[in-house]
Amino acid sequence: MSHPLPIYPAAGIREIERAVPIGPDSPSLMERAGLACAELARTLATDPRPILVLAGPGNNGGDALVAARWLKQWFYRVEVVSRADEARLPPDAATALAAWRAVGGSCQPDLPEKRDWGLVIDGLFGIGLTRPLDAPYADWVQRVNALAVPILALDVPSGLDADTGCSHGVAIRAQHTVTFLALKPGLLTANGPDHCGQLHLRTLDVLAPMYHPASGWLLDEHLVRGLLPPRPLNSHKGLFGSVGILGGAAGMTGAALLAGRAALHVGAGRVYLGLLDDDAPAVDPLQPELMLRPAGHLLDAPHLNVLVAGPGLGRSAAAVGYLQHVLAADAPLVLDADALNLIAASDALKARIAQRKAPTLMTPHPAEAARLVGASIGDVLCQRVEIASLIAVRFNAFVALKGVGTVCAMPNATWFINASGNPGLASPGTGDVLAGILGALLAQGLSPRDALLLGVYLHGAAADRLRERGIGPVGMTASEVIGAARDLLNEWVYGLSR
Ligand SMILES: NC(=O)C1=CN([C@@H]2O[C@H](COP(=O)(O)OP(=O)(O)OC[C@H]3O[C@@H](n4cnc5c(N)ncnc54)[C@H](O)[C@@H]3O)[C@@H](O)[C@H]2O)[C@@H](O)CC1
Ligand SMILES: [K+]
Repeated sequence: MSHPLPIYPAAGIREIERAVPIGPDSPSLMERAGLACAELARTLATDPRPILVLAGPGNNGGDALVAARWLKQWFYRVEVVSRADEARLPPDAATALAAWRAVGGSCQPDLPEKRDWGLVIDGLFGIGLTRPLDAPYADWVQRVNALAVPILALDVPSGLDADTGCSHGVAIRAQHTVTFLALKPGLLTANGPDHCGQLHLRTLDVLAPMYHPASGWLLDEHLVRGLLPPRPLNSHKGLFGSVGILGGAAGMTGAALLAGRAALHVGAGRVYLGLLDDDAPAVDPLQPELMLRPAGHLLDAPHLNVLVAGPGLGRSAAAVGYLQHVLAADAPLVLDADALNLIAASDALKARIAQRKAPTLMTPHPAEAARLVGASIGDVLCQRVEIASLIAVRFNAFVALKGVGTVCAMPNATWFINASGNPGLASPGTGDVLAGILGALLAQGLSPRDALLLGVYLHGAAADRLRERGIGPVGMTASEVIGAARDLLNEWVYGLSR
């Protein structure tokens, strides 16, 4: 398998399918896909109960019929349900049906009322689904979802859009999904992870990028291990940069403190907080290493080489004024929360970002992203890759669109989908922590692209580490994420584990 793992929308997968040469003696892609499915199915069907195979009217159904044939030949009891019009089956699927019949297999046109199956194989629809499921398919999906039986989905859980991760009405909720040739965005973001269960990639001996260039990749540990900030033995704090964080208006000082503490724990040399609240404390007693000062004095701090604006910034006129100064500074800048909201509300600020000479990172959640591009939240939720890329190109920025499967989009229109993280991150302050982590990684000299990728992955991986330890997902706190991020980064950089 080639790394990083490429991700293709359905159109790209079809290009690859068309381009792969199949020699006279090598099995078709459908034969390879069906066998891969059958091999996985036999690890999941652990008791003698029959296996139910749902086969649809296209090539996804063909894959299912090939899998059914192998399982039958391995002496499993297999029941196939298919409504496909034989005269309209695509050629490979018609061949698969003939081969299924040749081994004595049969198809029933309806889902039997009540049976005790050990496994359900969902081969109704894959990348060819273009509309909500018709009857009876919608009914079958609802009925198998309601069974207490594991479901193995082929390529894409039926009903889920392979490109967006949104469902066309009802969709299969699988325990396992085996996907072919390459990853698809819809499996990794939006509702995809909830519908896919455990994802298994089978490339079918095809090196996809040889046949079609990718513009998206999976952001996983393998990728970030190559991006770690250097830590020479001969070091001093000046090597690791100084981060200035603008935020902390009245009632929201905690947001800036969280960002500052995160920056400190992920290795920034110095961290200054410029707080808008006139009554803000002069020191953080739990983190006295942070240097607190009024917002108007932030940019006077010595050695500042990275800025973060947004945590607890608020939307006051004063906030706009400070934000204008920060945007004009010639330093890498992370924009989050109300910094993004203020920018969304002002054409002048929008234009300034696109014109900045130093790099800009933006970390919107879906509602902030919707405001930035004037879209509805619904559009953002169902077009995550497109919207993240639009923001990146429009603002010449490095963008993390947060949510399940955070999309990291670059100004050159390449993108990544993050594989780490869990619902524990849906809690207050975790966005401030991400902003602080990004500031610290930039301060340590990472390029904006590498800081974004490592920061987003590390933030999610820290939450995953906490969940493994039983801390969350329920009740996980942003402060706990900071500590776990520090532990993980030390493991990765120094090989230390606890
Ligand atoms: N073409 C190839 O070379 C390969 C295809 N593969 C499999 O083929 C799948 C793609 O096959 P297809 O392009 O045939 O697409 P699908 O099998 O996903 O579905 C397309 C069929 O479903 C119909 N359809 C779409 N939405 C419907 C709805 N809501 N209700 C009822 N019918 C609907 C279409 O009219 C068409 O007949 C992949 O996901 C993968 O599983 C694999 O075998 C690998 C190789
Ligand atoms: K499917």
